Amino acid sequence: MSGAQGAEPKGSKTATTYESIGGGENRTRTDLRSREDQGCIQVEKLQEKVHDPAGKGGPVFGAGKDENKQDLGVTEYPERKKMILLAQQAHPLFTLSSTYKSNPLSHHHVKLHVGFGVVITPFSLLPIMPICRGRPYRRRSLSRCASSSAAKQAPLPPDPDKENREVGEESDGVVVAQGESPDLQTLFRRFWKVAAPYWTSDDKVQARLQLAGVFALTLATTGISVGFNFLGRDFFNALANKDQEQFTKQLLYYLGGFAGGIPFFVLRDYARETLSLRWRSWMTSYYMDRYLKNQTFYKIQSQSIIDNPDQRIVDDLSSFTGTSIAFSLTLFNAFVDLISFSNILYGIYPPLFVVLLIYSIGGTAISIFLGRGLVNLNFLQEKKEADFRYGLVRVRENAESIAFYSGEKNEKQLLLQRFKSAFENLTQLLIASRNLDFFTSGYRYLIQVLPAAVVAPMYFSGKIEFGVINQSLSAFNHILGDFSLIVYQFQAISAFSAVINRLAEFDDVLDRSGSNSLTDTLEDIQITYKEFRSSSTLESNGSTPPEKYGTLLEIEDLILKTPSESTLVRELSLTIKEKDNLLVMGPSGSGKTSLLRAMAGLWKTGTGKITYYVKGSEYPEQSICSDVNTPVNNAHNEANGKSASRKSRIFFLPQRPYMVLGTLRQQLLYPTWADDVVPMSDSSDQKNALPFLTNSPNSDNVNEKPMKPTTDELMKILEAVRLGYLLARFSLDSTHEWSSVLSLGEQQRLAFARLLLSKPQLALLDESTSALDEANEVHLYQKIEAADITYVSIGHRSSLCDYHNRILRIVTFDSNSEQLNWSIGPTRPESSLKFTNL
Ligand SMILES: Nc1ncnc2c1ncn2[C@@H]1O[C@H](COP(=O)(O)OP(=O)(O)OP(=O)(O)O)[C@@H](O)[C@H]1O
Repeated sequence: MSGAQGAEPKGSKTATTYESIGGGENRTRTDLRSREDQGCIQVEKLQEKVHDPAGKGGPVFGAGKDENKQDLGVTEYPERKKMILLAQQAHPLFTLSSTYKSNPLSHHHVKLHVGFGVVITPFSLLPIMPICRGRPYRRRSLSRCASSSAAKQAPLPPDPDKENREVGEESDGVVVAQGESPDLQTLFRRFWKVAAPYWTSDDKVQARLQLAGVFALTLATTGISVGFNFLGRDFFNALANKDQEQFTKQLLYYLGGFAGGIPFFVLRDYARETLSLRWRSWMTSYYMDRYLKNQTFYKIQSQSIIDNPDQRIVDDLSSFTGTSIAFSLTLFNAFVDLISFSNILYGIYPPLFVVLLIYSIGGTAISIFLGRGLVNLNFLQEKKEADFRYGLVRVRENAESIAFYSGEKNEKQLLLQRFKSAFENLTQLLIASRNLDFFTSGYRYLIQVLPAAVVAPMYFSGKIEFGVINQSLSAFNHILGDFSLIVYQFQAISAFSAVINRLAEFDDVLDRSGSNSLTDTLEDIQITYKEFRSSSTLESNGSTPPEKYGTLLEIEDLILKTPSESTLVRELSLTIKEKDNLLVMGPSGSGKTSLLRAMAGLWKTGTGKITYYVKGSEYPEQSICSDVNTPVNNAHNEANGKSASRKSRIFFLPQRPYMVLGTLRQQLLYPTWADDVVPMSDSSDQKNALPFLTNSPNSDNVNEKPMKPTTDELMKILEAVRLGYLLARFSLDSTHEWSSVLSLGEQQRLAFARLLLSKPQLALLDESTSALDEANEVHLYQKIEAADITYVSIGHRSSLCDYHNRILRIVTFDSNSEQLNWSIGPTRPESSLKFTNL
């Protein structure tokens, strides 16, 4: 996986960072795009210098992260400081964090390009300015801009239309430049894009009904509040007049009011929470569906397109749905309150109303000014917390390796560094909140005496009764609360804006993956599934004798490239027939696994055609790419189901066996019968289960996968792969952390058990016996051969030649050589001279 790549520039890791900033192959287009912004270009030029001070194009400035997301370290250059200065001029974001100031390029330089800034003017909340390449704006394709490595990996095809597009236009749902500052409108547009799908989904009737119920309850609670306002007036009047009879009556009314009114408040909150939970459940299912479709999760991870998608699905969705409903109700409440209590207040004393207006408008302006940095700080906080948590998860997942390396010290340092980054940001957040709180607390406390101070002269002159002072206080508080929404909720609004941006960003990526445009490559490797034809039909034209076996796989003129467009294999053509077991060999880093990735459809970069001939009459000719291109809808699901069923006839065993969370039985049944074994809910009550949280039965391939194995068969298969002894230690239904409990060799044997159970027609094995002794290796190959499974293996051991009849040798690609970098021939030693190309 990690070997040096011939065509790759030296120090490619650092080059990745460089490309991600400078634009790499995109530079020409990017510069054209940004020519108007000289500041940005200067920043880029400086970045170039910083990264390659010697101008040699070699490994240079170490800022950034390697493939393990570790910081590569920082080298000090004067240009760096100059660059930061320019960046600061370009955008206020860069002045916000002391992390940036102390070490801005060490691990956050990418944020200079993709971070979200905020411009808040006293009159408008103009949050969220995505900045790209050190200047305000430009949230282009997220795969190009938001990703550090994606920018390098996803070269842009020339797109003159896009170049000429007017600033402010929208493209592919991605927000394009909005002139100087994306404002409240942009935030609303993003909010709407994220929020809308649920309210038009299959669940819309329930959702709208529940929403109407929540609003009705809110209206009722406002009515009850108005009632209490009048009750309070009469109650205090009776008290002031020492009218005991009236007082007792009012007290009883009050108590009656509490008894009747309080349930409305409780029910309103319950209904609101229930609705937001339902909405969250739908969105979780919707986002997970798209995240796990078209291998989007793989693209996001392997190309570092966005940070922490898991956190966006868990935390951001929860906070988005909860806060959206709470804010809508607050706004609605404020509006109704405003109408109800304005009347009362105006009726008591009109100047009091004017005082209130001046007070609230002034307060709003000051709080917006004081809290202007909060949106961005909240955005960063979310990310930093998620990074820290992810670091801890990695320690848990790689516990053994870290323990072997005795890498605790290192890990602690890395984790502390991440925590420190979150801590520093949180410190700033606290300072900003504290400053805001100084003001808002004063603002809150002053209103306790302000209305009384205004109306007191009227009371002293006997124009109003004592109860009216209380009433005006209550009405003033209500209306001021409505007018002061921004003052009171500023911190929540800023946190919410950050959540909207994170989700909108994620949503764009998922949409782009759905339309297969995450990697904007012009050329694609086409994978097609065709119906398998037996050799007699295939070859019976009379001129040639029919061959015994039919074709299973055909690769034509395959030029395979990495996502960063380095060529790995040139013009590979080969055919695999039944019983034609192919061994792929070659030096480390030459592209063997990548060939399998292309065959699995994970990598599409390059050109050429890969055709699978799948047994079974129900396969119409169809390209897998057309499936992927179909938008997310039912037709798409159907198409996906079909392609999934075709794929189920081809089985990939990756280099590292993957152990699912669950029982030993689930390990064995994965992935062929995964939906049959994963319980959907811990609760036995399925009646109340939300429809979008239950897996719809996968009817598409139900007839095409083998019958689900019985417990007996599972036990036999364990014996067959020489894992029978596990049953003495674990029952089939015991749950463990299998990747820790089983040795690597045992996990590889378990992977073979899965393969034998699902009986595919073709198996692609990527060094899947590398951890096994030779005796076990022979045994497993004999088993799959006996099961009539044709296989293509990648491996380094020469002993593997014994179980394969042909060998494909790949050598590291050399761009200076005209020769093909592969050869194919029989594995038998006496025929080795017959290799076609070496
Ligand atoms: N996501 C990626 N983006 C860019 N280049 C990549 C990516 N993944 C792998 N490569 C590069 O592609 C080349 C081929 O990798 P591949 O994993 O196919 O090698 P391999 O022949 O299987 O090596 P090994 O025998 O060590 O497993 C390597 O140089 C690797 O660094």
